[in-house]
Amino acid sequence: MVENAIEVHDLSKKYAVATRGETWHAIAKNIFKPERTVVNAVKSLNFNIKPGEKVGFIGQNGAGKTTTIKMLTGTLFPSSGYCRVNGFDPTKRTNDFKKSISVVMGNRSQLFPDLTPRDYLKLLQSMYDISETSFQETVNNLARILNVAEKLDTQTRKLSLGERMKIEFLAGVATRPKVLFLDEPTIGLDVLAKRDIRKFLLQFNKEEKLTVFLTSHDMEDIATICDRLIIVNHGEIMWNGQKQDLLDKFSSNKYITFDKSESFAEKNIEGKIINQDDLTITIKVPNEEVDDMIAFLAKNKQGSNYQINELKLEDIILELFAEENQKC
Ligand SMILES: Nc1ncnc2c1ncn2[C@@H]1O[C@H](COP(=O)(O)OP(=O)(O)OP(=O)(O)O)[C@@H](O)[C@H]1O
Repeated sequence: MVENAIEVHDLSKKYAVATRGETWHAIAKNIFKPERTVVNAVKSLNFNIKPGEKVGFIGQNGAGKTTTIKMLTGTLFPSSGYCRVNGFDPTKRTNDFKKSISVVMGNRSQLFPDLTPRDYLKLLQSMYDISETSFQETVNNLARILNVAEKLDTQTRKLSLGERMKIEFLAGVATRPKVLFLDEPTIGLDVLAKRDIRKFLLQFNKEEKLTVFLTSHDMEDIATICDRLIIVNHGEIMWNGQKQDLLDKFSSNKYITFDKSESFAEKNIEGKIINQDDLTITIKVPNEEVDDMIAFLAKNKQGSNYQINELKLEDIILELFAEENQKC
């Protein structure tokens, strides 16, 4: 077995984007001599991921997540640096490399709409050269866990979004990849479908030591599935470590949310405000000051309906991004 399921060394990607002139003269000039600007989508990333790790790759829109996944799966060449996945160079796209990974993208289906899932899975079985009995057994088992056993013979175009995504997952793992790349896999799914998929992933990771590399804007996905987080901002790594370490780092504070009264005055809680609208406000307070703060606010008739909450992963990540954006 390889030491690292994924190795990334100084990986960078630049896109050259044609600029469109503002004036007719500039547009005409561009036809003959196009001007290009460079987008530094991924800037010198470095990280290793061990077999069996479940890693959340997080970032705001445009942070470089999909670009990184495309380089790791061999659909995009790096501008500089290199990566290895299961010991393979993804740019070579060898059959052994392709058999060792699976990719599930929430916004792009890999199924054929006119085929039934069972027919599509048969195709995969022959392409991957897997014995029919063991493959059928795996498929039936996975379909049962995902609650889609009765959908295997329905034409794919007639499936709901949630059913289709479950089949994408099933197809993704039935070929027994070593690394599963997931790009926004639960986008648009209802809570029950999300729950089934998360449970399924955790079970499969445990039984098969599957490495999971997940990008998602849904922090519940990240919180339930991943042990480790790599957070990127503008193509650079902002945090790389265990999820629990990040939670611990912020565990010395709590959020107090309350309805603002008419006499509410912001100067009483300056520097503590996390967000507010016309009616409610959330402030962040060290654990040991929570009781005193509520007593102070109540005594000075600043609000009502006080609620105390632990910081969730989503809150922490929002705060990290807010801090980073302030620096820019
Ligand atoms: N084919 C392309 N040509 C030019 N620029 C691109 C191309 N693909 C992506 N970009 C740019 O590269 C940057 C990173 O894009 P990428 O899609 O990797 O981000 P992302 O983190 O996946 O974003 P999102 O969360 O919105 O999907 C963005 O500024 C984007 O506009």
